[in-house]
Amino acid sequence: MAKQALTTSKFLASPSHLAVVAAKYSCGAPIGGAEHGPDALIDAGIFSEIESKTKYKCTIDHIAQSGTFGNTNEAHDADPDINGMKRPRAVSLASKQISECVYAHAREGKFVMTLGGDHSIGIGTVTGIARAIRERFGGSELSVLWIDAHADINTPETSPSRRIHGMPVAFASGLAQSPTGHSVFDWITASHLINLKRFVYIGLRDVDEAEERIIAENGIKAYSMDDVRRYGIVKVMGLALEYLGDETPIHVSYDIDSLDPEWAPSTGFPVTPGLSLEEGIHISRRLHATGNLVAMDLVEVNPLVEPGKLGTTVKSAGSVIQAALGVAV
Ligand SMILES: NC(=[NH2+])NCCC[C@H](N)C(=O)O
Repeated sequence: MAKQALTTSKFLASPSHLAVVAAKYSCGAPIGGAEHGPDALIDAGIFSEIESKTKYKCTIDHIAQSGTFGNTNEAHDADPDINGMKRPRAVSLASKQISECVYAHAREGKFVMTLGGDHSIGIGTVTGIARAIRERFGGSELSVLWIDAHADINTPETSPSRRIHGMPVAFASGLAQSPTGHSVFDWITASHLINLKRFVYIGLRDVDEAEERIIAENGIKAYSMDDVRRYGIVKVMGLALEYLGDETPIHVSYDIDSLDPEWAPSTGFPVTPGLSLEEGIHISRRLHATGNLVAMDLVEVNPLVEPGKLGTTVKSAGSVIQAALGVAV
């Protein structure tokens, strides 16, 4: 059978090279399990299927924490709270490792697909891709689409849970900074930051009060689940892409909990009612069709939650991943 051709990519120098990064971390979340998400996706054969159906060549980097700060969420003597933040050193180190790994691939113009992990890994992915895009395109900024039930834009001061998986957008945009007197997150520099004017949310339905305020104060474009029901996903995607414009590299950070729990039950923080699988796939297809997509995260698959329904969750994740790469699903 002839291999499926790929859509022309405007911003990738090596568009058939798919750099998969297995980010096996859960230290940003209050429960463990998401560190096993990447292996569940890889073992299900998603990437071998992509290689057999298309011209993509995949490489896989496995990265996980070891040593002092560990990857489990039990209280950890070496990693006491800072400004109330839980596991600050572990998450800072994890996101720095991820940032450097995705940067190295994106610098060479490859498509980077990072598998989480809890959503705190987004600090690493978005900063690494933003830095590579600035370097490759004379200071140009990255656009980010954040597909999620949650806004993940709490700062250490506003977070009700104090967990960093609820803060990645704040750290990647500079709204949250390295706490004075501590070295955590001090590796994030201006070259890593994203511009919240080039950022769109889709699927929101569980947003904290302080997050509502942050979104309004910063004029962030956000399409909630109510908006998706009111206008339809086709219209919402049209508006989101029109807002970002045609000539911009796009990173999509896709939390599997954006989908309704019917389609993605194995995740730590499911919220009904969410996107149907068809809507989730539509988002991916539209992004692929722009030719502007340079990176994707697929996070928060947790094999320890509803293990009997892990197959459904992994299948949904595989579909949104493949659709974003232009593979027929
Ligand atoms: N990546 C996630 N599942 N985030 C959930 C965040 C929940 C809540 N907003 C918090 O800050 O803790």
